[in-house]
Amino acid sequence: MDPKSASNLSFILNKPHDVQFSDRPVPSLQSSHDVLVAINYTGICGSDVHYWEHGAIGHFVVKDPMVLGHESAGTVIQVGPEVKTLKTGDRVALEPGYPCRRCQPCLSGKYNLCPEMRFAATPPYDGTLTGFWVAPADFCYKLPDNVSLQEGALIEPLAVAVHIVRQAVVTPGQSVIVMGAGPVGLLCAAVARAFGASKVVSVDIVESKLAFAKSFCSTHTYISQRVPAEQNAANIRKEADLPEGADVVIDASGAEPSIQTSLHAVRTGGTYVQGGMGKSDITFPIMAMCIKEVTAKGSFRYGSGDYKLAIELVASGKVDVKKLVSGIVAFKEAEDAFKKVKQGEVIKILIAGPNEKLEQAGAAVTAKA
Ligand SMILES: NC(=O)c1ccc[n+]([C@@H]2O[C@H](COP(=O)([O-])OP(=O)(O)OC[C@H]3O[C@@H](n4cnc5c(N)ncnc54)[C@H](O)[C@@H]3O)[C@@H](O)[C@H]2O)c1
Ligand SMILES: OC[C@H](O)C(O)[C@@H](O)CO
Repeated sequence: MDPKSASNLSFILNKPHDVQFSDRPVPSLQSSHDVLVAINYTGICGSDVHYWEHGAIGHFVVKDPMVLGHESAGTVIQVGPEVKTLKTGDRVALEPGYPCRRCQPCLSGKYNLCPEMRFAATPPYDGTLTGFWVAPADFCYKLPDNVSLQEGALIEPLAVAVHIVRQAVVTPGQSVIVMGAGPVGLLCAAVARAFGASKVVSVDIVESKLAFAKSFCSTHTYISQRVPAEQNAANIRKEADLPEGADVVIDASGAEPSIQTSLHAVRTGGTYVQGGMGKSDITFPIMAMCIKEVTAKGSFRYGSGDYKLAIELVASGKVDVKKLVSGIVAFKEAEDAFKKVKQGEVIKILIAGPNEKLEQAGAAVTAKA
């Protein structure tokens, strides 16, 4: 494909609920280590929907029009002169955040914590719902032949889950409770199974999500009740036959009642990981954490090795991300796709790139939320 003659249609958020399609100039390589990628598929993340609805997440505020999207896979169409790892035609999963590589977190190996991070579709940086994307070659991961470009677009949320489960240090034989059965919670449950957890309990407030979790990977499910957190946790422990509590509890909901329940559901000496990002401040059961000597950790995006492992989990068949895809739509249907995610009708919807010839556009919704 010749990028000079191709359209670089982009899906742009002007302000809440005000989007437009606009043909932007095809970007040029910024460094000799960059590649130009034609975007094939992009998944919609809850954060994209949040910007579309509210124009802000915390202190990240959309002030100027911003291209949405950051869960993408594409095809390399141009490589910089110093790129040694990729060639034209390679299919890649895009890691969408570019750190400075010079600060203390970067140099200590925790580049996801770089204060200068330029993350796609996080203001002021544009996202990947566009025709062409320029990225450093080392943040583009070549897909093995048996991993499709659609699966490639699911590597980003899978890498989020890999990072969370690594933070939890899940080991074979352990019990893991995952609060929330949206895409991130489902993928955490699947990664925990792949890491050898023998019992994985998914908890949600929506019955259909738990039915899907059971068919996807979870050994047990529990529908969270509107009761005090301690009672809710006692019920989960009873239902899942975990009288002492779980070795690991992961919150992938961001919901205050779920976080409170988690601290009562984890065993003495167990580990709790905060993956969900909801309200900034909540009431937290700090006494339960203290007297049980719970190891509590946060988890933010992904870092060294997470994309690589996510791709290996898909390539080896250990995590079947295809099952999460509810449908694939043409680029021009992007706004409709956002509405479907907002209405909770789908688990993961993919938007084809603007230059993608799509037989499956408007494909029937298969995975229902
Ligand atoms: N840490 C990170 O780097 C990172 C990256 C991506 C997403 N996230 C966050 O992870 C969370 C999950 O993402 P997602 O895309 O799966 O979102 P989602 O909204 O699809 O899933 C959240 C799930 O939590 C469930 N839920 C709500 N209240 C609950 C409760 N009281 N108990 C149990 N379950 C409850 C919802 O029904 C839903 O199924 C979000 O908060 C998102 O912002 C964090
Ligand atoms: O998967 C990555 C997340 O969606 C982002 O961190 C987002 O929440 C804020 O930029």
